[in-house]
This record gives sequence, structure tokens and C-alpha cells, in this order.
Amino acid sequence: MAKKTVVGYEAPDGVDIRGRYDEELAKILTKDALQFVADLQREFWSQIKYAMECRREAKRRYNEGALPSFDPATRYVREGDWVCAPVPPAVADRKVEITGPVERKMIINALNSGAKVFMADFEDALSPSWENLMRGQVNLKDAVDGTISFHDQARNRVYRLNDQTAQLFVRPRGWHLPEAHILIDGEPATGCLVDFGLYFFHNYATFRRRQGEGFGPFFYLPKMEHSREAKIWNCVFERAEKMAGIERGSIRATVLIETLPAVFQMDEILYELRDHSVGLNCGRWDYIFSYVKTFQGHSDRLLPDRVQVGMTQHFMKSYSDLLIRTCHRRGAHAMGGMAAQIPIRDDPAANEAALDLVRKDKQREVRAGHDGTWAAHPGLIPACMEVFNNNMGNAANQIQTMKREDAANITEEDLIQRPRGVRTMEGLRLNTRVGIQYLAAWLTGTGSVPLYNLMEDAATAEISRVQNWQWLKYGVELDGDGLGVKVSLDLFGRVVEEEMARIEREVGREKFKKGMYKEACKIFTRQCTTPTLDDFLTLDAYNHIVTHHPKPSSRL
Ligand SMILES: CC(=O)SCCNC(=O)CCNC(=O)[C@H](O)C(C)(C)COP(=O)(O)OP(=O)(O)OC[C@H]1O[C@@H](n2cnc3c(N)ncnc32)[C@H](O)[C@@H]1OP(=O)(O)O
Ligand SMILES: O=CC(=O)O
Ligand SMILES: [Mg+2]
Repeated sequence: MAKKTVVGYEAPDGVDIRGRYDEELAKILTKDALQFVADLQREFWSQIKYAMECRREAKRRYNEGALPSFDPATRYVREGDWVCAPVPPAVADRKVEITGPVERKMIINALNSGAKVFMADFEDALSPSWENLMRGQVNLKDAVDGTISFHDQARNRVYRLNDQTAQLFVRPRGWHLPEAHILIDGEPATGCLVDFGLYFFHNYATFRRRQGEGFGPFFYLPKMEHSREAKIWNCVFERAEKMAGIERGSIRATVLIETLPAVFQMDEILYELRDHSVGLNCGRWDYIFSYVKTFQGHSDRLLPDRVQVGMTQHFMKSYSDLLIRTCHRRGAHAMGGMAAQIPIRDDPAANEAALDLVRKDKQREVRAGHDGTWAAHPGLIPACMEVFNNNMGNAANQIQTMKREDAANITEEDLIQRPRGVRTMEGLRLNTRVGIQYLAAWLTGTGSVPLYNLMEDAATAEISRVQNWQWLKYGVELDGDGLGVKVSLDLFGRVVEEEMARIEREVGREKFKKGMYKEACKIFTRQCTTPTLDDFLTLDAYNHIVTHHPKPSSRL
């Protein structure tokens, strides 16, 4: 059991800081803030552990052939006549939300971007190294204080906040991720309680004074699988409100519906959080990942190429429609998701084609009844905003006008219907090329990257990984390009070798040598070929970015 706290941080009893000391980080890692995090950890740890055990139990049932379904025991919640607390005026209009990691320059750019909301991300878009996480907390504190600035020395450009900025939402990590640099009673802290606890502790007062108009702070909650997990968040929020002495229901959160089991729990999740809710969001990329993960034991539910699993697949459309119906019935926002296209600077025709795909995606969302959407890049905001404005006029949202009663008939079978499409060798190659490059970036501290003109983050990389795993496990035939070969360990080994050679050609020998491509390849290959599917790509990879101080570093 580790006992040596890094010299410099003043930690309360039972808390050991094993991350590098830095004076600036010490402003965040104060004794009182750490005490708050430790209190949350101690109060909620047994509930979190139980919720994770329930996930494992559900996985066991799905692996034995069970299908996810609505829970008869909570029919009363689905059929009951209740609504969530009214939407706070400050966030009634969420037509376009920009997302991005908690990196200093990007935070300023995002807040200044013209989007209605900025979702600052400790999750899919961030590699959770000690430096990234704690600097992210410093950056957010400066942003909430309104003092954040950044000097780009190379371009001699200083970045500061505009008078008018986006509303800030913060997305902590999922329940499953530990924070190995903070030990509480000898155990790694729960990552999301560290993210939430530190951010809330340092910012609630200023946030509410400067931005919240009586509400907030605001959060996005990722990767939940069941309403019991939402219930824990609700209790965490109540505990935080009590500590801060602010009214119950001040904290508001949007839950990402981005696991297949969670789509059968949308009413229940909103119900648990009804006094703290500000809607649900279609986290489409993790949702696709979760479809594969949930059906890992089902040989009859294999995915076609990743690029073919879009929002017009029946199971994806059903998910989005039911989410809209559920949210609007309960008086809450139904947020759309992320189109993966980003601006293509050096090719105007390709750029226009990418923008066109984004516009079509947003048009589908707004016409279906979504109240807003996500943009990965500031360059996409005008196009997204135009589509939502054109369709919604002056209305802040569509909660009262797009009830989507027709979606009440969506069935369990609609929500799990097999996606249609073909599997190709190029699909296998692209998964491999993208998965390895993403992981190489992640291992060196970057959690969202542009690859082949698309945004890639932890969620999209997960799809590449589990799709390769699924195709290998079931030895699928790649018949979409007429080759008719079966995916085998031999074939995959050759693909990995060839794709590594291609990556080296594309990035250049020097960058390849200096980067973490070989390590990434090893981790990715192991995860694609392991007999039992790892729950998360980032759980295993996390051990490679843990750097304990004082040295020698230890691994979890
Ligand atoms: C599945 C999900 O969970 S989706 C949500 C999680 N994913 C994300 O949040 C992805 C966010 N987006 C990004 O990280 C980036 O846009 C990338 C990695 C996709 C592309 O990055 P790049 O190619 O480096 O962007 P590019 O070079 O075009 O950036 C141009 C400018 O826009 C800024 N910018 C780009 N994306 C963002 C963003 N999301 N937020 C704020 N600023 C941004 C850059 O900082 C840069 O600013 P500068 O001109 O002042 O230097
Ligand atoms: O977090 C969003 C997703 O699509 O995954
Ligand atoms: Mg996600």
C-alpha cells in the first residue's frame, strides 16, 4: 500500500497524492478540496462497487444469450405522469454545443466560438494523464473566473475570453475509470469523483455568480448503463449542494445515452435525476461501441464496416426517436450527437462535401425533434447553427412542439435490430490504422485527433477495436469487396504489419520512431485478439500513462 505522499501537497488524513508536484496544481489540490473528494469517495464507494458488479452480472447474462430489454419492475416509472424540473433559462437554448478537451487554448476558443454551450471534456476527448487532468482543472478554474488567457509564443498571439461566451458544461470520466495518482485509504480514487469534486469545489460559487443565473454548475454524465448509476450521481449532487449551501436542484446534468442497456432505462435515468436533469444526449459513437460489446457473445449480430453504421440504420434511428419522445414527455432537452466530419483546409471540394454531410446530419436531427446538437470544431458551428435556426426560428428548443408521440410504438426489437451493410478488407484495415494511430496519440497525451479528415476520440477508437475483435472471434467473411476472405489471426497479423508500414510512410520515419506507435500497436493488437473482450480500451492503456511520484513509478 502506497504511503508516500508527494512532498508539497497538503493532503487530509487517508489521502495520498502520487502525482507530480507543481505549485500551480497545488492551488487545485488543496486540503479542503481533497477532503471533499475523499468524503464523496468514502460515502459512495460501496454503491459504485455494487453498480459495477451489476454491470458484470448483466454482461454475463448477455453473454449467455439474453437480450437487453425494458425492466418490468420499473414499468410504473415509464408509465407514470411525472416531469423533470423546469429547464433553467440560462441553458434553454442549446442549439449548438461545441465539445473539446480541457486544454487551455481550446477552452478559450470553444467559449468564444459562438456555440451556445461548450462541453469541456475530461472523458472521450482527453487522455487522462495527471498533467492533462490537473492542468484541465486549473484551466477551468481560470475560465470560470474569467481570467483565462493563453499566449501562443510561436504565433505571438494572445487568447482571451470575449464578452459573450458559451455556457460551460463539464464532462467527468465514467464510473469505471480509477484515478491512480490519488489514493484514498490506500485505494485509487474514482476518476469521475475527482473530476467532479475538484471542479465543483473550486467553481460553484463563481460559476453561479458569473454564469449560472441561479443554476449550475452544469455537467454531462457519460457511459452509464443503468438508472442505479444515475441515482448515485443524484446523491453526489445532493451531497455537493449541501456542502456548498446551495439550493437542491441547482446542479444540472445531461446524461449521455451511449450504451445499449441505457436506452431501455431512459425514463428511469431521467426519473432518478429529475430534480437535477437537463436532458439526455445521443452519444452515438459509444452507443455503437456498446452495441458490439453488449452482443459480444451473439454471433448473429455482427456489425458491417464502421463507416456504414450511421444514424439512418434502423436501430440508431429508433434510439434517437425514442430519446426525443422520452425527453420531451418529461420536459427535458433531447440533444443530438456528433457528426465526425471536420473542416478540410487543403481541399475546398472535399471540405464542401464534408460540410454537406454535417448539414444533412443536423437536418435529420432538428427535423426529428432534437433541441440541439454537437460540433467537434469551431468551423462547423455556422453550418450547424444555420440548420437549427432555419428549422426552429426563434424558439429556444422544441420540448413543447415536437412531442413525437409516434415514437411511443418503438419496440425492443426496433432498438436492437441488426445493422445492415457489408464487411470489407478496407474496413478491417481502416479500423487497424485508425485504432493504432489514435492510441499512439492517447499514450502521448492527446485524446482527440484528426485522422483521415475525421474526428477520432476514445469512443470512435473503441468501435475500431471491438469491431476487429468481433470479426476475429467469429471469423467473419469479408465479402463486401468481393474478396471473400475470412478474418483470421494470420490475416489480421498481416494487416497489422502492412498498416504499420503505411502509418510509418504517412507520418514519416522520424515521427514514427519518436512516437508511441509500436507500443500502441502492441496494446491494440492484444485487445483485438484476446479471447475475452476487454471492457474498455482505455482501462488497460491507462496503466501506461500512470506516473507515480516519488519514483519509482508503480503500476496499478
Ligand atoms: C464521441 C464524442 O465523445 S465527441 C466529443 C469528444 N470529442 C471532441 O470533443 C473532439 C473535439 N475536437 C477536437 O479535438 C479537434 O477539433 C480535432 C482534434 C478533431 C481536430 O483538431 P485540429 O485538426 O488540430 O484542428 P484545427 O487545426 O483545424 O484547429 C483550428 C483552430 O480551431 C481550434 N479548435 C479545433 N477544434 C476545437 C474545439 N473542439 N474546441 C475549441 N477549439 C477548437 C484549434 O484550437 C485551432 O485554434 P487556433 O486557430 O486558434 O490555433
Ligand atoms: O460521447 C459521445 C459519443 O458519441 O460517444
Ligand atoms: Mg462517448
